Amino acid sequence: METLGRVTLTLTVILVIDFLRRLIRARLTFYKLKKQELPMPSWNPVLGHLQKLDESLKRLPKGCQATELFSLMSHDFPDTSRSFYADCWPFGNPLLVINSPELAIQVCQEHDLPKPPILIPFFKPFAGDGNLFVVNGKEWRHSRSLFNPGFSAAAMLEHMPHIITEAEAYVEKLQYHAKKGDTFSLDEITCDYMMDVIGVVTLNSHLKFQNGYNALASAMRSSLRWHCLPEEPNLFVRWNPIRPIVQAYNGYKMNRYISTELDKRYEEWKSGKATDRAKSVIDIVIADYMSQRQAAEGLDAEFKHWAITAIRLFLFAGHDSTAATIAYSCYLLSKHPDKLSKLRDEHSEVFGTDLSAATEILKQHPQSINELPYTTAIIKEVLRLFPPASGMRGGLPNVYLHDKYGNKFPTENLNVWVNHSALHRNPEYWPEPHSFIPERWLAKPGDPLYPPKRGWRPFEYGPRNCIGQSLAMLDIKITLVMTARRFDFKDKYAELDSSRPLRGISTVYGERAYQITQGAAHPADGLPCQVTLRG
Ligand code: HEM
Repeated sequence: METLGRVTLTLTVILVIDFLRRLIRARLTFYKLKKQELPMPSWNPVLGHLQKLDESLKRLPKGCQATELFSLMSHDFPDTSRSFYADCWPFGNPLLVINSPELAIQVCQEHDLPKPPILIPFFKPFAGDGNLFVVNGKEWRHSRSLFNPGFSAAAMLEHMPHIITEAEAYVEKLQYHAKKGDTFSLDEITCDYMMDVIGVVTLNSHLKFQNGYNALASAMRSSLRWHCLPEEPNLFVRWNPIRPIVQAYNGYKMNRYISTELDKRYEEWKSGKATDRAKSVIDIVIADYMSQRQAAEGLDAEFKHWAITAIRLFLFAGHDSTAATIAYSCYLLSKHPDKLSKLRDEHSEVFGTDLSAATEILKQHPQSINELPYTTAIIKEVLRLFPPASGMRGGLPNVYLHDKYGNKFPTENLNVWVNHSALHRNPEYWPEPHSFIPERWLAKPGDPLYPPKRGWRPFEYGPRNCIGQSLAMLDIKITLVMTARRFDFKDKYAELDSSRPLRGISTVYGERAYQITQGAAHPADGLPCQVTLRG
């Protein structure tokens, strides 16, 4: 008993010392930054910026994404284009928050700062260790160069028929809800749909998750539900002992499923079957890999581990953000009937008024998807207002960022966060920043609406930009072409809120469909929705 007491005491002392050591390190970093009069909210040597964060939190709905918290705080820094330092330890690492295009260009393009370790625990449950998103240097370059050809715009166009097949199943699902007249989560059914698309495009595997159970897709979705951010303030969620067990089991299920699929793709490659259809990303990589090996040798364990990690990442990143953007597109169009009407007119001009003809035209002439300037403008505006992701980098010694006001920002020992949400709504760069104005994407230089250079960064720029952006844009365009003229969407937040009254603040920028973090940023409460078939 005495020994147990001593062990407990020793452990407690070690934990307390470690806590204090890390607290002092974090606060010292900010003490030095403050001495240089760098922009930051009022800072306390013990609490850092926790008090300020708490005050700002009270002005936001419960559960909304952390991005909004920092967007709110950014209003206090007009002289630095709203960029500032934030000391959130122990709920987050020291941050430099970037809200201007000039500084974002320096971070992601000019200095190409590395991905920081803080991303590793966030991505691990979805993609496992050492995935493309979090690695740097030679390891990243090697993987990215192997995957780039499979994600090229030309390769994506070849997948048009497969994407259309999945989109047809999505239309059927919407028709089912239209007939039933029920309220359903638009975000959820769109996630299932995008999971099917990414399964075909990257793994050549028909998951059919829209129609029922699939072990791989279910394990990925379960990982998302059980996920929490590394800085999750709710310690009961963060330290729930069941969580790592469920995540490990999900990881095991995903690995097993993908491993079997890889063996099938290898056998197809060997028999030459994979060559007469659009090649999935992994088909292209296997062909390249096998060109340097004897066929009989097969796929070795190291290759399989690397490929499984990558496919898991693609399944996560490829379904999640795109689904949220489709859901937000339907939502914003339903709120702006004039823009919806222009979009429908464009679709009728390009594809004719017979709705079923559009799919045939798309299959026969995939390039016709690139003849939709207004649709593209809509999507860009949706991504401006509701960017599902952002850019996170690690600062380096001797790397300083310079803004147009003459400020010089050190980056050493800091996570540098390009906050897309705040950047896209920064009034210094965007007139009417909170309004849905797709026309700004058709404006000519000199027009006040003309967008700022590199001010729109939902996919980021520079070497670490989004590898799947062509696919994402293609998915969203195809979905809009196949749904916008068939259905009317109507959000049912009012119905939800009357059945389960909300306490406190319920909107961000006046939007009830504010963004919450669920992997990427998704509409609150899954976007409850009703859909009706148009005459
Ligand atoms: C609307 C949809 C999407 C958005 C807004 C989006 C956004 C982003 C952003 C902002 C980054 C860079 C993050 C950073 O700099 O820290 C990124 C990277 C990445 N995205 Fe996407 N993404 C989308 C769809 C996709 C799709 C369809 C895929 C397909 C697999 C994908 C796969 C990836 C991967 C693998 C990376 C890491 C690239 C690297 O580090 O080399 N994303 N995405």
